[in-house]
Amino acid sequence: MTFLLSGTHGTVRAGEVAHAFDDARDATHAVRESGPEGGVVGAISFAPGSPDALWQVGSLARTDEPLIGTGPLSRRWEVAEWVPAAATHRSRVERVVERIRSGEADKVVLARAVELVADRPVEIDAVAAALAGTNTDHNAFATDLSAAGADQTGRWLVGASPELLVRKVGDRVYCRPFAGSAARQPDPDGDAAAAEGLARSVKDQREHRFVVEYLASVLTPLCTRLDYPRTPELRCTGEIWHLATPFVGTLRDPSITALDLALALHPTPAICGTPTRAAAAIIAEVEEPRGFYAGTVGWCDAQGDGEWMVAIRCAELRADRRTARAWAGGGIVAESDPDAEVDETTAKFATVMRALGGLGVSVGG
Ligand SMILES: C=C(O[C@@H]1C=C(C(=O)O)C=C[C@H]1O)C(=O)O
Repeated sequence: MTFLLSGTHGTVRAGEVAHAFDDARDATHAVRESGPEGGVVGAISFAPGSPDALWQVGSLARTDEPLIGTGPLSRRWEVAEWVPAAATHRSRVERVVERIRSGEADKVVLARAVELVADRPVEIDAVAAALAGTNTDHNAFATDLSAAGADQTGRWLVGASPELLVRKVGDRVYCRPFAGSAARQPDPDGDAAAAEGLARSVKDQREHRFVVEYLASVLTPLCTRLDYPRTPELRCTGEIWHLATPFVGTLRDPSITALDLALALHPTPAICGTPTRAAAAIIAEVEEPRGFYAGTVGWCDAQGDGEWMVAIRCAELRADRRTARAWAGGGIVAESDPDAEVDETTAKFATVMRALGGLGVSVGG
């Protein structure tokens, strides 16, 4: 296996690899040349300068059913290192709030990571099955990062992203950006109150609006018709409530491919910020390199149809299959509270940790 993506629209698995691309721009030309059953699959990194990991494949196996999956892996994971510790993340958020208030940007998404070590190695297929089986939408992806260069040999990006960057079917384009989050609560009343609070939160609505305005500005010139609701809807994973806006458009030029659309849209303010350039510069200055986290993972067939998910709720698994780095982030705006932002990352780590089998220590770090 090189690539697997499962979700509500079914499961896609890639067959035999023909070529590897470490630059997504080169892979755009390969889409049409991959044979009638083939296509391009893989991961596009967060930052424009860092290598991508795309594969031209001779066949794509598609089913309408998501991967049902299994329960969590029976592994115990220990934290080797927080990158950075919660206190450092908190002070980064504090400093970025000040920079936003002084006008440097409107929104910046800040993330942190955790280095994990398992008691025994894991198998990629088993990780994908555990990811798919531990969330209600059966979201899961697993993609081989070896195409990104020698230092990535044997590494995989695995995750369970609930956020669709773009899906293209014929002349239709669909996006469903997320932004604005609240942790789920164990008791039903508390959980309903968390959802209601999120829907009414002025701060989260503002955070969300930056993403909607960005998506609309990229998609409008590409579409003859574009529909999306004025008010975001609530969507949830097992851990988090989100504000989401579903977009449906009719493409002016249906020959544009799903990969072209993913490249046109990435990075959105859901994982980077607003304005894009200013936010990306702040992220590059204050964070450790993200690699493939907050990039995009997906597939595009020879007809140009395909689906790309935002690479969040994910981890990079090393060649030893025992060490991994997981990431979680959140959008920062002028009204953000640093403590709440640290808690939001902690809640987001839980998606991947639950599937991997859980931590031997608390995830809060
Ligand atoms: C950045 C992440 O999530 C993104 C940020 C969100 C937010 O700021 O509310 C919500 C969903 C995602 O678009 C992540 O999960 O790491």
